[in-house]
Amino acid sequence: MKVVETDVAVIGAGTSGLSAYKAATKTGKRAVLIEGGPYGTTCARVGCMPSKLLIAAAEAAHVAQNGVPFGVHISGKVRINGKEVMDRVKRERDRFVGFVLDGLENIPAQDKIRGYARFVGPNTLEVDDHTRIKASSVVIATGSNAHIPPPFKELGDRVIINDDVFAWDDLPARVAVFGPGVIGLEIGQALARLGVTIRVFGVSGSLAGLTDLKVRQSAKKIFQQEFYLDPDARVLETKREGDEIVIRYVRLDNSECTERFDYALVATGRRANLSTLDLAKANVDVDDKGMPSFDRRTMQIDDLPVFIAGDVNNDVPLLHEAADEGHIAGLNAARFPDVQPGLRTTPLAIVFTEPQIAMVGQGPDKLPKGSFVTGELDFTGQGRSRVMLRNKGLLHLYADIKTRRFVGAQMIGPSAEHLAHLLAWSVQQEMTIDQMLQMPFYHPVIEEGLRTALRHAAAELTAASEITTAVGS
Ligand SMILES: Cc1cc2nc3c(=O)[nH]c(=O)nc-3n(C[C@H](O)[C@H](O)[C@H](O)COP(=O)(O)OP(=O)(O)OC[C@H]3O[C@@H](n4cnc5c(N)ncnc54)[C@H](O)[C@@H]3O)c2cc1C
Ligand SMILES: NC(=O)c1ccc[n+]([C@@H]2O[C@H](COP(=O)([O-])OP(=O)(O)OC[C@H]3O[C@@H](n4cnc5c(N)ncnc54)[C@H](O)[C@@H]3O)[C@@H](O)[C@H]2O)c1
Repeated sequence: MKVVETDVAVIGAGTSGLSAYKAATKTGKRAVLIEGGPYGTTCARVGCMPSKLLIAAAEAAHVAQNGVPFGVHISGKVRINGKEVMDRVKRERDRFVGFVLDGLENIPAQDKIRGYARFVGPNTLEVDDHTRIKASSVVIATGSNAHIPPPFKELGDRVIINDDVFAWDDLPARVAVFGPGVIGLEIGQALARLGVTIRVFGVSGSLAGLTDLKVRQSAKKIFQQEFYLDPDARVLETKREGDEIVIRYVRLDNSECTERFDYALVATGRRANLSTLDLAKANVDVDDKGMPSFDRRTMQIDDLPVFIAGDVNNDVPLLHEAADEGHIAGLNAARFPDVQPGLRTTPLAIVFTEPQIAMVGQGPDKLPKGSFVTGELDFTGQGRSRVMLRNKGLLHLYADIKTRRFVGAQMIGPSAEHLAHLLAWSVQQEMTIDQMLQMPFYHPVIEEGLRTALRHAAAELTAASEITTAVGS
């Protein structure tokens, strides 16, 4: 067996691992990057990029089919060519993957080790059966995989995950989507707009991770106008018949029905890739879910020379967080035991549905009860949104009563990706609602709706402080 000695070993060449490798080698230390699966990262191969490409095609179809209210008519039927749709998705996806592969070319060959790593001792890894690595410290950046709950496994190869969608050569006719989380909603709505019959089934009412119940209700109503969505579904039976999946379920109107689908897309959450790493050999303790405890500012596991970054730590499984965490973990692994906290940015999550959903800072479930007020905007009457016929959705802003600081927001609405950035930057700048209201607002723009919500929050803050003063006197 080949033996390699290094300062830092990074397991996983995804976004987080690449970022960790780069940060570690920049300090002048030696690092190796171990990858067992295909190079190219989850984001570029089967995640962020192909999903957004599919959504872009869906948007084009939607716009083409919805010009009539503007007086824009298309003679004849809008025809969606599934083969061409999937061809562009895969071609463009391959282009993005190509950029990652180009970047890997710049990494010296001796630093890249192919195969699956596992711990065989506190500072020792084995990669498949060919290489033993002795490393002063290790970064675990092994990502996550789609979890398929046991009942679905019995349905065989017609049960699919996101990876399979992006391998299609053509669009199918009917897809049942299990899980109205981020993946289920993004892909589900895109398929619906591309002419695929879809049904989306969820459990316990959860929708896209929204914890503000009024915003969640608004999102549910909006999506239900476009495709079948039951976030609290009663699925009575799922079985395989030939090449079809047969689902018996109770519809929203309480009637029972049986429908046949080409595929069941399971998007019910993801699990960390940790189980094959043999963490005990590295003295890493895990909880009953198999997860180690770590410090999210340093990415260090306990006081060990082991760091954990990206989706694998199950903290905030998003691309920009994976990159930041990898950077922090790589730096700290290189300078171990001199471990220092890195910068963690304000929480920001965007779901690329239409309308988009966004969550910024703290949600109402995380804020102490009675400590905050909510500023609201209903997009129905918002000027610019109405001009564009995109006037659907609800924005909630949360502000701390004592400090008048803006602390978070949840929303579904037009161009929420842009509003969410302004809001995340405002939280990170620790701005008060009053300071935000002193910023310029152009006319006519969607951001004017944000100003309406801010004014509402300011009035609510004043009312809340008057109540506090009255109670106190
Ligand atoms: C459909 C979908 C859409 C998404 N859209 C977005 C989006 O729009 N915006 C956003 O911010 N995020 C999005 N995400 C999430 C984003 O893709 C992830 O947060 C990000 O890719 C995580 O990067 P990572 O480096 O942690 O993991 P990965 O990129 O998965 O890298 C982990 C690597 O480790 C390797 N590996 C695993 N075990 C071992 C081992 N034992 N030895 C060696 N190698 C190993 C794997 O092969 C893999 O290459 C999406 C995800 C999905 C699935
Ligand atoms: N736009 C983005 O940033 C983006 C896009 C896609 C994915 N992602 C990342 O990927 C992660 C994983 O996404 P995901 O959608 O797989 O997970 P998720 O946790 O967002 O959603 C899973 C959903 O499945 C539901 N569910 C669980 N068991 C079920 C069952 N048996 N039947 C029906 N529904 C069930 C849950 O209640 C939840 O609503 C996200 O949390 C996100 O961090 C981000």
